[in-house]
Amino acid sequence: MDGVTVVDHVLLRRLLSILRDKDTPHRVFRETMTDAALILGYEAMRGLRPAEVEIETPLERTPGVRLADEVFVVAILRAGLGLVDGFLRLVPEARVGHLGMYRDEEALRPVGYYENIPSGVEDAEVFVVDPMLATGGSGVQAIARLKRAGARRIHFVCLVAAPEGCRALREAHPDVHITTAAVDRELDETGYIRPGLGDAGDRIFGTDR
Ligand SMILES: O=P(O)(O)OC[C@H]1O[C@H](OP(=O)(O)OP(=O)(O)O)[C@H](O)[C@@H]1O
Ligand SMILES: O=c1cc[nH]c(=O)[nH]1
Ligand SMILES: [Mg+2]
Repeated sequence: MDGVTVVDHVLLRRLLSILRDKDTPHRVFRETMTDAALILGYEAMRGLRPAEVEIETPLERTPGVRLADEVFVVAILRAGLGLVDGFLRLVPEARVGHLGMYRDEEALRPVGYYENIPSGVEDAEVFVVDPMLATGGSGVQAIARLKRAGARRIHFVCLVAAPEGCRALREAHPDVHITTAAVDRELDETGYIRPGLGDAGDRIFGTDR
């Protein structure tokens, strides 16, 4: 689909298989999510602009690069927190924003409950992270909130997407590229992605007992 990158790498497919496995305990799930975020972040940040700098090796001066733009990572709570550490390993100086949002279980509509977006978002490269893109409601609303706050260069990164969610997000925000490890078969009648990996937030935080 236009505007959607499905990252094709055997190491990411291996990690996703661990995450899909219902017997993976939450400690391993959390660590594996961080490893997957490293690969997703590596791909999603490919287009960041370099700024040329001169550096000095122990032997001579040579051209080098730094990042031209500030990077913001914005986690959709709770499950988005599972991807933050991986992104911060790639760009340790990134600023981190939080958007609290849960899906109303009946209507499957997102309900916002918290917002903390660091200032300077207008000029930043903003990576919205949430492992699951199901109906797309949460992602669409999160991006709208960021745009209201002034963000202009926004990327959406998830682990598993439903075709419906990709379509909804691209329709509402055609300027936002989606990077994901997989686009799964479908959404079921309760709004879960099939085959999916279950409720990502519950599995990261061990609240699925
Ligand atoms: O595309 P959508 O249909 O909006 O569904 C996706 C959302 O659902 C999950 O969050 P959830 O509501 O379970 O909150 P949690 O992260 O606190 O568990 C997930 O982490 C996304 O934010
Ligand atoms: O399959 C799904 C759908 C929404 N949220 C999840 O955590 N999992
Ligand atoms: Mg959840």
